[in-house]
Amino acid sequence: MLETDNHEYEKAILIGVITQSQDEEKLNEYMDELEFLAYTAGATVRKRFSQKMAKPNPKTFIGTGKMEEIQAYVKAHDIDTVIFDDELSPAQQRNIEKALEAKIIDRTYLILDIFAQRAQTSYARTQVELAQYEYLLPRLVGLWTHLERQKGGIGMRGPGETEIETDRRIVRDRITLLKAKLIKIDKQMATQRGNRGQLVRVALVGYTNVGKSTLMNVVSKSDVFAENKLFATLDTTVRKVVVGNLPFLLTDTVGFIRKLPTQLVESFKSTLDEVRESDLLLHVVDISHESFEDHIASVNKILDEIDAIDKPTIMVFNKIDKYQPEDYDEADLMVERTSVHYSLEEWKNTWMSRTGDDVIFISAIEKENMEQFRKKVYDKVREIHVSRFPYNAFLYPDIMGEEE
Ligand SMILES: Nc1nc2c(ncn2[C@@H]2O[C@H](COP(=O)(O)OP(=O)(O)OP(=O)(O)O)[C@@H](O)[C@H]2O)c(=O)[nH]1
Ligand SMILES: [Mg+2]
Repeated sequence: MLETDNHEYEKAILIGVITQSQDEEKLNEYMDELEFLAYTAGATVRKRFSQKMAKPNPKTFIGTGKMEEIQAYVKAHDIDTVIFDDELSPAQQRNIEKALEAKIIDRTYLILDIFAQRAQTSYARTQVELAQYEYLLPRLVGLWTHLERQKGGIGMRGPGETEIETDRRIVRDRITLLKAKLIKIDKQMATQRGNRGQLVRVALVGYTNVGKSTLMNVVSKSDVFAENKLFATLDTTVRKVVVGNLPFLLTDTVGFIRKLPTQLVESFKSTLDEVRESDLLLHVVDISHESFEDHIASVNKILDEIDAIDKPTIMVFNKIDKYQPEDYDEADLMVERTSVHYSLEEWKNTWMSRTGDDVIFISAIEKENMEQFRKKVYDKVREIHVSRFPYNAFLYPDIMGEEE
């Protein structure tokens, strides 16, 4: 499914569970996404394992039988990395590592790792480092208890404890330092944002890989990095765009993903300030993705967490060139017609009745419906502008000459 290039990929396997709240179909979707994450991080997935269970085993997450099966596979195929779709407790992680003798990673760690690889600016790097240390802190106990046992246990308790404390203190100091550094950069960024004057601010938001940067490039004729991997964008890019005679600022932002580690949301708060402080959101959706409605829900959840859910929003359904409804045969009485059979027209009607007029269907790549898109954005930006400067500002906009 995914193209691979020449560099060395780690050999990985994926593990997920089927539970009451997560049926096999859901799990498959999550695993597809996890595989994409693994590929983005630099691993190739050799096999997927799943287990049906009511409740995860507190010690090893999966059951004993399944563990043996995986153990055999890992040995036989020389697997480097075992990736769990769910977050593991520090103790589970340690126990599984012992049993499988491979690197054990959960979804959170994987996402953190991708962010670390992709962070370009010192600002993004600081944010990621902070998130990584916060992930590490509660796990330090485990690390040392493990070592303690290796050393023989009895008598080691005192020094062991001291070492944990020393280690924790170092990490805590580092966290304090990074936070202070971020506060300083935040202040600079807030000033920069303040200097942007009266221009209406529009932010592209959405799930990762939906085409935000591609759209940004089309609209602003800029050259923002876009590619078919997750989290291509980590830093926000702001461009001044003129549609009609109306200038506004357009921001490209980091993509969201379900189960986004809370540490990341926390430390990327200031990147997300761009979203929080914007006047209008363009919520970009990849309509060709089978789980696009889940994606919308995940994005809305995060928007809610950062208090940006009530902003004026245009829903931008992208990749219509790639959208394929499932075939529906009216003569087949066994198959019920559901939303997987919807035509684009039906989706348009569905969303318009759900959220009103502010819905648009486009293809950023094929440049389909871009005129309507521009018109929609123009109308909305103008509306915001007029409500803010009811009189001359719009008719005699001195902002026209203003430069970034
Ligand atoms: N078929 C099709 N592909 C598209 C379209 N728009 C973008 N893509 C592709 O989708 C992939 C992701 O595009 P990006 O613009 O990087 O997506 P993004 O939302 O910025 O992703 P992140 O920065 O990772 O959150 C790229 O391979 C694009 O070429 C479209 O309209 N149709
Ligand atoms: Mg992007």
